[in-house]
Amino acid sequence: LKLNNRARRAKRYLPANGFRGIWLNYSDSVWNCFRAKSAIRDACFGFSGSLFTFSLLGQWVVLAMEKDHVRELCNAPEDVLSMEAAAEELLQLRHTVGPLFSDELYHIPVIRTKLNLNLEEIFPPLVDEIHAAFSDIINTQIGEADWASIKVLPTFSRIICRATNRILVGSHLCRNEEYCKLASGFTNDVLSIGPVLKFLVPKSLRPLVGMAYRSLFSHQKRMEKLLIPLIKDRRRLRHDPVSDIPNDMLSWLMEASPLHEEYSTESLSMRMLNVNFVALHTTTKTFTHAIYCLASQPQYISILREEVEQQLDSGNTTTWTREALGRCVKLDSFLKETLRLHGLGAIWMPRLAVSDFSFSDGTHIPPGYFVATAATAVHENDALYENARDFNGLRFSSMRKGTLDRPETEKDWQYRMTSNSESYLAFGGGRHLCPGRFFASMEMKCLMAYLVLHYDLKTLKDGVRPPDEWFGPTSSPARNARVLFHRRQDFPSASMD
Ligand code: HEM
Repeated sequence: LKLNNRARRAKRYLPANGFRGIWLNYSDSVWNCFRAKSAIRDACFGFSGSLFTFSLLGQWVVLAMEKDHVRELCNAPEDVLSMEAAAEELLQLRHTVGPLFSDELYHIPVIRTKLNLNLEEIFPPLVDEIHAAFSDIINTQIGEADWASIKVLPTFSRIICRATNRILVGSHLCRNEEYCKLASGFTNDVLSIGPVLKFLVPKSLRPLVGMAYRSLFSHQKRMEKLLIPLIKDRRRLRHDPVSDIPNDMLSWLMEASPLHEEYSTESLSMRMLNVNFVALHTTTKTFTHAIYCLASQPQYISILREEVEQQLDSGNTTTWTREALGRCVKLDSFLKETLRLHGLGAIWMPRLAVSDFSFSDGTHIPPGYFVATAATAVHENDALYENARDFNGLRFSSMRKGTLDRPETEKDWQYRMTSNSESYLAFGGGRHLCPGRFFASMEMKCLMAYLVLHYDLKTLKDGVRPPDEWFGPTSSPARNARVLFHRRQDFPSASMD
């Protein structure tokens, strides 16, 4: 009945995709889970870009794809269209991780300021860790084989966890197996239990089930135990004027505490879980997609390799610089195109209306409604991109042509991976625009540069890309797919490891 009432309310305001009537509507909302991407795209074009309601497992979402609607959604104040309330409702974080997870958000300004201001300084340790991780994780799998078949997602999940955490907690902990399992497993645990709690457990029982879940997995306690020695050491160093405090996320988080106060170890460990939560699965999924694109279209390997060889010393990663990597515009373009066609899902930037909101065309959104962008429909819109559904790894670098001598021009910024607009939503937009995108872009470009210099790749069936997997409106690169890796024998440092 609740669903039918909502359907009626939605119908009154906006066009709705699918059937009317309670049972047909419910079956439609279940059916939409199995074909969310195409159903949303069809609806977007069917309603000619106007706002419409879409139902998914009994949940009504108002979807936007037209530029003005997307901009207004992005810029709506948090106390009207709330990202935090939407995340809380969809993932049930208060129950699964505890209130501290979402209540204290001081890691966001730390990412915006400290991480972004230190990109130059953290570049050498990042490259160093990528080099070590490839050697430990990829080369050991290849061994003496000519071509070795490697499961991409779990392998790069380990590499990216290590590389990212080198910058979060330093070289000792980022190589600790227990720490890495916790940091990368945490996101999967939270993302899989949230919807179970939301859809299968009655509201009154959620606190109880959440408590049982928390004590079973005890993510925060385990993180705290691993971080305590480091935190104690950093506290000691803070009071020692002659010693160097490591330049990493843990130190920045500790420095962010108010004057004369210190965040508790519980608070710091929760922040570290949160940073891993936002950083790891997004980068891992994107990079795995990029590998599938590269291995299935190997013509790009030589194009990217040639560019990287021109800009970076292929034999010695210690000479690499962030500035030289920035000149690899084809690399940037290839990754940006990957994000355009293989993002995190069909519906992005969900917001929960916590008070009345009106779009400038007069469409009224009452409290309790979810509003989001139909991101894949935007990214696959032929009106915005030529042959929008085709992968063109050099799409954006060719748009940057002519601006490379004057890299600060607006045109040059516009086509970089880290730029955003109403037609490119990979990193969100407005007040919640991803603050970690500069780091993510730098990390993925380093990984890709290292990869094309040291290895050849191909898919098991020539030219066939492992298909994306869809779970309702969210997507993932094929989780069990393998790609063939070959170490380039003519390349000295690949065989030296
Ligand atoms: C390829 C990698 C990444 C992708 C595709 C990505 C995507 C996004 C998107 C779409 C949002 C906006 C969500 C919304 O508006 O609802 C977001 C927010 C955020 N991202 Fe990323 N992200 C990536 C990597 C990272 C990394 C590496 C970090 C941290 C180092 C990070 C930190 C954050 C944070 C803290 C927010 C929330 C910002 C806020 O609420 O103001 N992200 N990200």
